[in-house]
Amino acid sequence: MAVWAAHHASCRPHQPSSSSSSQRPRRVARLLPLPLPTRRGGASLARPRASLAAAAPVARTASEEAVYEVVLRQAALVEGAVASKGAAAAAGRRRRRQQQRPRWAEEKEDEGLRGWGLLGDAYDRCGEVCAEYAKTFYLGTQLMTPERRKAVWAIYVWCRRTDELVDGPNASYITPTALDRWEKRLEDLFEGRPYDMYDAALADTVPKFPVDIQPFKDMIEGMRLDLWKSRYRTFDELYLYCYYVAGTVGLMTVPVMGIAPDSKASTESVYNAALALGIANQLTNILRDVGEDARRGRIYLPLDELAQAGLNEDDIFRGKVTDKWRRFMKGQIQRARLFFDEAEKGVAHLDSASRWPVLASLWLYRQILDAIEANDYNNFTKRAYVGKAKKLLSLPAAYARAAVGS
Ligand SMILES: CC(C)=CCC/C(C)=C/CC/C(C)=C/CC/C(C)=C/[C@@H]1[C@@H](COP(=O)(O)OP(=O)(O)O)[C@]1(C)CC/C=C(\C)CC/C=C(\C)CCC=C(C)C
Ligand SMILES: [Mn+2]
Repeated sequence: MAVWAAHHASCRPHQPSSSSSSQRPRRVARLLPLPLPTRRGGASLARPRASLAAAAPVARTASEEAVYEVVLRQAALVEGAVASKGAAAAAGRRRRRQQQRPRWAEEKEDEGLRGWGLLGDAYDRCGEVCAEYAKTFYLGTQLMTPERRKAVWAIYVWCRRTDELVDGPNASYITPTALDRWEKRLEDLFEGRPYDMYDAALADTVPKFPVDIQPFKDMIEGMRLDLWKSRYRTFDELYLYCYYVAGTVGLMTVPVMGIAPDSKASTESVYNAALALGIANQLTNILRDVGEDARRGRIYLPLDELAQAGLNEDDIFRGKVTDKWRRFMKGQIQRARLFFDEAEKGVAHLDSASRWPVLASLWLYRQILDAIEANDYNNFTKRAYVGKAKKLLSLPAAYARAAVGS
């Protein structure tokens, strides 16, 4: 796709995210979403434990621990922004004054009207991309305030472009160096130096909300993984991948979507729910695309769990639906649903205008799991999809539920 082309900028050594956690001792792998404790008061969105394995230990795994640290940092940012909105705004103004003023920003000020001129065009283009690639989601954003709507579009487009680097038509030319350049470009836009108009929209968005660069960097890290890793030995490894490519989206968008002012939930528990939605979506993607991924030589399934089910890589490449496969898939679907359940509890705590699009997308995505079941677990040659009628029914239902509030 032409619009995603042209990446430039100088090379930069990659800085691993969550480095502090890498020194921690590894804990016993756990298979289920773990509700996070509340650290700063407020109610947690904890749910009763259900178990896939008979005796699931409760400690967080190494990956969960690493991701949890990012969640805490993001939550602290939001809390800081609420506590000292005035101070943060002043600091932002100071920071922007110190930076070289880009042309698009000057034009914006000259016109004196936000949303007009080059920047307005940039956001419009982001909206168009969103409308083309994520119709239902685009519809949902129409309920949000114009500022939030535009910000979510800008984030969406950056995510889409990032994924396109490794999955799009130019994917075979993408090297770790190209991803380093993309990361440098991200740093530049966070510092107010956008490279193109899509970047300009995001560069305009990030100082307006407590959005942090870390989840964006982590998504690039996920794309780096896709360049060399095509097997996942355990769920812990897969969980980290899912965080990188999808959980990050929740962390990027909550600061924009906003938490309901009357919500009693702690900030980090809302972030945890957002993270769970990303993980649930990605696990669902993976379960839907088993055959497609296998044809590209990829297996995004925990190999140890496959072995426990009496299956191996060859069974995936052969693509025969057997009872062993059905049993294995039932367990995987059950786990994905637990992540959706965890996420759903958080939706009520989002700002009221943001609930509908999130809930609608959650319900629509979750139905892909039902479709895999309806296909008798043949995700090798049959693509699970949610029909138009079901989609249309979900929208008003989600609207009604979202309106109930927290
Ligand atoms: C409290 C609470 C529940 C808050 C909600 C927080 C929230 C809005 C979370 C969003 C979760 C979400 C939509 C995650 C995206 C997961 C996803 C599908 C990731 C895909 C990655 C790569 O997968 P793969 O290559 O295997 O798949 P494809 O074959 O390419 O599909 C992604 C494609 C990464 C790129 C992600 C996007 C383009 C989606 C970005 C979406 C947004 C910024 C908007 C999210 C907002 C709403 C309302 C859903
Ligand atoms: Mn993709």
